[in-house]
Amino acid sequence: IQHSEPDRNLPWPQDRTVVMGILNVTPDSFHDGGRYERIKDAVARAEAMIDAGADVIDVGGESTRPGADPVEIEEELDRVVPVVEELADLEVPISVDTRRPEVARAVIDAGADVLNDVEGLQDPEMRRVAAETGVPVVLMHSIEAPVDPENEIHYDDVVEETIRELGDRLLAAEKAGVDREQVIIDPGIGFGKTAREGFELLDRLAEFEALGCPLLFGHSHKSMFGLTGEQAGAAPNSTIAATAIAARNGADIIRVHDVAENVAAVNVADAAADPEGFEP
Ligand SMILES: Cn1c(SCC(=O)Nc2ccccc2)nc2c(=O)[nH]c(N)nc21
Repeated sequence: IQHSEPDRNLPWPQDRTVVMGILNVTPDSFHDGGRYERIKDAVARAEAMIDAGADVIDVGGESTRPGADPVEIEEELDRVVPVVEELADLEVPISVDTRRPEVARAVIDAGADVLNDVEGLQDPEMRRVAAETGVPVVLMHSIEAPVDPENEIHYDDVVEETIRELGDRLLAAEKAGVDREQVIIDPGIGFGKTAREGFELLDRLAEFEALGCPLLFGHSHKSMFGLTGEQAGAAPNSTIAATAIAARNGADIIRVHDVAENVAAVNVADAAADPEGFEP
C-alpha cells in the first residue's frame, strides 16, 4: 500500500511512514521539580526522540485517559506554551494535542505546526482556528466512551461506520473553510471502541483511503493489547508489531511513545512495501 499523494504540503516526508513521538507535559509525567526543570526535561525528551528518528513531536498538556479530570485552560496553557516555544527552534515540526481553541491559537502563535484534535473538530471554534491558520490538523474519530461500560457502544461494522463518521466530520470542516488538503484523519483507537474493534480497524486500515487524506494511527500501549498478552501502558511488543502492520496497511503517520523501536518497525514495513525503492 503506497502512502497518500505526495503533493500535500505537510511538514514531514511524504514518501515513507512518519513517526510522531509522544511528549506528555502533564505533571505526572515529570519528577517533582520546578517549572523550569519540567520545561528543560521536556525539551531533553523531545531531543532524545528526534535523535531516535521522530519526524514530529506531539505535545499534550491534558491527559485524555477516559475519566481523567479536565485541566483548566490557564493550567493547560502554562504547561504547553513554554515547551512549544522551546521546541519551535528544533528541526522537526511540533504537533499539539488539545481540544481547546484558545490553547490551539496560543500554541500556533508560539510556533506549533500541527493541531491534533481528539474531538475531531466538533467545536466550531476549533474549525475556525484550523480554517483561519491553515495549519495541518489531525481529525480523530472519537465516541464519548459510555459512562457505564455495560452498554458499551458496539458497531455493526466499526470500519464502515468510523469512515462514514469521519467523512461527516470532514464535510463539516470543509463547510467551515478548512481545506481538505490540511486534514489528516485518524480512527481514534480506543476512543469508545473495544479491543477487537481496534484489531478490525488495524486489519482494514486500507479502506480509509476512500477519504483521500493521510492517515494517523495511534495505538501505542493502548488497552487493545490486553488481547495479546500485554496491558495498557505496558505493551511495547504488541505496539511494535502493530506498527509494522499499520504501516504496511497504509498508515502514513504512527503516534508512539517508544520512538527507536517503532522507527525500526516502520522501516521493515516500508522496505517490504518497496524492496527496490526503499532507502535507509
Ligand atoms: C492524544 N491522543 C491519544 S491519548 C490516548 C492514549 O494515548 N492513551 C493511552 C496511552 C498509553 C497507555 C494507555 C492509553 N490517543 C490518540 C490517537 O489515537 N490519535 C491521536 N491523533 N491523538 C491521540
